[in-house]
Amino acid sequence: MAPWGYEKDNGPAHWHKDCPIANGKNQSPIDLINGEVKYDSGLKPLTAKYVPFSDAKFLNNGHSVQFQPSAGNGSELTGGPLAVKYNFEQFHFHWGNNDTEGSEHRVDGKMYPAELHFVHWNSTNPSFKDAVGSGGPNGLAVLGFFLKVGAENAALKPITDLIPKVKDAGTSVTVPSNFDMQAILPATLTDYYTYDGSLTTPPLAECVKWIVFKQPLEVSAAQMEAFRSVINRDGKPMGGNYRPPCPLHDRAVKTSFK
Ligand SMILES: COc1cccc(N2C=Cc3cc(S(N)(=O)=O)sc3S2(=O)=O)c1
Ligand SMILES: [Zn+2]
Repeated sequence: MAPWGYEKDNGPAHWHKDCPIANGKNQSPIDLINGEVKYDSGLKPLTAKYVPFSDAKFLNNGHSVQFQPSAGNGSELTGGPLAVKYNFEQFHFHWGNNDTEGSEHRVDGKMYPAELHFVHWNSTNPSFKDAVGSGGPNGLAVLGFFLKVGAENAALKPITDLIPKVKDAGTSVTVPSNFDMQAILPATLTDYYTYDGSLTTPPLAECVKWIVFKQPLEVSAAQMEAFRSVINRDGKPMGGNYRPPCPLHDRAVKTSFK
């Protein structure tokens, strides 16, 4: 099979051939249907402590654009549905070629124009890769934020300003050390959906505690256009790099809000 992608000949409908777990019972993303979620008063806010990065890269890996600090920078996530501390690994985006599509998760069938994923790994593992392979839904914790078009996002501007420098697949740039990742997050990480799921791209491992925030972040139309200028390995616009929703099967989606 050609390397996986989002085109007709290598997109989500083909992924099961190399990754049979694609047809598993704990796959992501899902459609978050408000009439079927269950409020859990035990779900407290999350706490993300993101410390400045000495050397971090922003890269185009052919299927997304991704911020990746050098290993072990000390940024961590705790609280919410998490029983232990998780270490920050990377963040990346999924987006569409127009404002009616682009997010991976949906809310009552609605897609947002983009979705931002902050990937963290369970610190009881020796490494990130061990966490991915640790089996069960507690290896990774991924924070999902919907993006909608509105005011310019000043916290994301240092990142969206770098996009023209990673237009082509396989390119990367160094991120200025004064980039403040904490500023991207809302002041309080309170209202979210959470469920047990998977990576939304190959290897599709079912190792993820998903935490998807109800409140979208805003980005400007110009910032959305920057994403839409990114090119994939086939030289085509990368937009459309989102997997359609997967069956919920017998999973429960809990919310921290009524
Ligand atoms: C050995 O496992 C490895 C090694 C290196 C990278 C990855 N990954 C692959 C896909 C993938 C998809 C993610 S998403 N869209 O659900 O947030 S996060 C993520 S990853 O864990 O970075 C796995
Ligand atoms: Zn993702």
